[in-house]
Amino acid sequence: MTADAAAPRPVKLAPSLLACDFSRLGDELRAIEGADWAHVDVMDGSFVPNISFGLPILAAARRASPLFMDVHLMVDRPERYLRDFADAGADGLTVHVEATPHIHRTVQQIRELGKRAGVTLNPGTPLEAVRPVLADVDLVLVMSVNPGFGGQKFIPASLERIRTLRRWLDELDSPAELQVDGGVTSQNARAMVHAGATCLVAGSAVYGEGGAQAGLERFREALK
Ligand SMILES: O=C(CO)[C@@H](O)[C@H](O)COP(=O)(O)O
Repeated sequence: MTADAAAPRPVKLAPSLLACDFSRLGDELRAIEGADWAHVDVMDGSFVPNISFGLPILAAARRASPLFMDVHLMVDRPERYLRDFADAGADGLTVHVEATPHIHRTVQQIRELGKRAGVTLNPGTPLEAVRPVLADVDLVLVMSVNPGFGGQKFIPASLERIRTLRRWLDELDSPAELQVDGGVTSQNARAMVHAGATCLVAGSAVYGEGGAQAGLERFREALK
């Protein structure tokens, strides 16, 4: 059976804090308490050409909200910081396969810290790069824009990448989340779910027009 024809899986929504108003972080977190996870984008200005925020903001978000903190490390050599992010309140840590020569060890280290381990890759990186660790992760993230900035357009070829990863995860009988991040909107969300995604990250489409509660409601309607 193809992923498109398979029984629907429960879908998690993970609003990306990158698009929120940082001067009102607590309120912006409360506004998404009906979501499943909060997505926390950490950018180092080296692995990606932008700097977002780091440990103190994650720690503040942790104090302000009981939501699962899904931390995406767009950081060179992320293994240097895993313990710090775990201590600051991460529940899940996702690392880029391009950012470390030791992806398998890095995934193991995340699990040894008692956190959910995720792996991701840029849109230009062949999917085969993550295949050796698929059986060892709790989450695979398909970047559907080049990481570094919010508000970009979804790259259409990402749909085929979701389908392929869905097939590979199913072949392993893996319960790992298949997450998509970048240009996700209430208009294109269904296509991703039909391709096999189980977790959608959205920044501007949640925190944009009408505020986060209205944004979440648009996704709920679209995924009914
Ligand atoms: O990791 C990233 C960007 O690098 C994303 O999480 C963006 O924050 C998603 O933003 P939108 O495309 O939904 O505005």
